[in-house]
Amino acid sequence: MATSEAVITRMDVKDVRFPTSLEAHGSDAMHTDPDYSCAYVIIHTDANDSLAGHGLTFTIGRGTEIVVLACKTLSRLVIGQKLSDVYSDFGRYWRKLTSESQLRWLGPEKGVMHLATAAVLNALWDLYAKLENKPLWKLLVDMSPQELVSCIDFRYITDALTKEDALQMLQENLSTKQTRECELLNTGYPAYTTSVAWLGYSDETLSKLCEKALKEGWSKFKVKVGADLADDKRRCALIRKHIGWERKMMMDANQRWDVNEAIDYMKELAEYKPWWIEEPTSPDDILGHAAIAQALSPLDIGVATGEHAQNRVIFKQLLQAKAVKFCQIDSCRLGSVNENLAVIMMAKKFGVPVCPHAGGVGLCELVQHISLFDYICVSASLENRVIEYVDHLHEHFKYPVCIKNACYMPPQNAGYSTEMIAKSISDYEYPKGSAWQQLIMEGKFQTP
Ligand SMILES: C[C@H](O)[C@@H](O)CC(=O)C(=O)O
Ligand SMILES: [Mg+2]
Repeated sequence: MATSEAVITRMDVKDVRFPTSLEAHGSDAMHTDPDYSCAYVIIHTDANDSLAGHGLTFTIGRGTEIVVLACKTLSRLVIGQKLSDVYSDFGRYWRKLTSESQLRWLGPEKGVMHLATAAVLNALWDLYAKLENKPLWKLLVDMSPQELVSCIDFRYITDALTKEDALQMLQENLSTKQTRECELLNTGYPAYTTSVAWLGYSDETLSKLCEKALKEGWSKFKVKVGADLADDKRRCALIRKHIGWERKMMMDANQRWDVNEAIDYMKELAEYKPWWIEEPTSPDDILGHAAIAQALSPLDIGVATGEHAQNRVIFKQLLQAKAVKFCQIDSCRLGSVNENLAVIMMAKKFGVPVCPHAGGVGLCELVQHISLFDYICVSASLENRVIEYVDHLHEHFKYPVCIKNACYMPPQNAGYSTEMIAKSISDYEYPKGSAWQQLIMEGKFQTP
């Protein structure tokens, strides 16, 4: 694959926030007032082609400035790099970024540093796809199995997935991938919606949004639970009243419970027939998830988790311990495409469907590319597989997602779909953007 001889000359990092808390968009049992935000990275080179890589990592408001600083700290490993050195051995470069001898003390491969790693690498993948003039999913689909595995750092996962396993997996699907690509171009990748039932929505809003979603053709709905059992029962009953019993309902507790509490609580909610319970407890508690999965299996409720799983090692253990029935990768929590490739291949090996998390700004735009690649080259199945969709803030992206009949249609524009409209960045840059100045003046937010 041809890559540019250009050298990275500059990396801009911005703190971009949207006031979603004003209307309780994105609210759940633990994150009651999120302002969907991101650390936004733009990578420039010395090439005379006006191409720049745009990437982001998702945050929910306060603390974004810390992620921005972490991105800036990583820039010493980015500026001066020749693009061909990055892309010709992307796995090696990934390790350079994540294993820097002093910075790794701040992680390793977790928390703020890993969120920053995702923002930087998402920008580099965006630039890579733009240089090849392809949407990211197509860039991946057209790579050879060898090129793909060279993007992955297999350190810490070879007891579950070796390079040879990954190569074999990819090779097995080569002869049929064209058919699946055509299928996706025609029908898209199935999705579910979370937008109808954020925890802070009133019953009236919930009913209105359910009816709207039904008209749009949605058949799978996620509801936030975990703050109050009686309230959850009322809301779940209301949603079932609208969507009936044939359509699927998922529940998301966002880490609210202890292990036994999760089991007891879900026994109470079982009557509403949830397909899965998402993040029932701490994202670090692998054995706890396994215990919950075992206890809820007779009720036919699967455990889903991953949006806070900090790296491929946690996913490896969740899979090894049979702790998850649905594997929820995240384009910004993990170290970009490279680490997501490792996780989707591990999930394939353990026979667990990947259903990405996308509740946040830009996450739908990003993760659709990974799922399209997953189906075409790795899983070769759509059974029990859905991408999350949330109906917020797409208007700020240059190439927003396209949903038809409750499916993600494959993006056609070159890149990783992360580029925001320049005016949106300047208006919502925190706190100096005009939108924030206005909100502060109106007394809706305090001066930081
Ligand atoms: C704070 C976020 O909105 C979170 O609730 C998203 C989430 O858990 C999901 O989309 O799933
Ligand atoms: Mg969730």
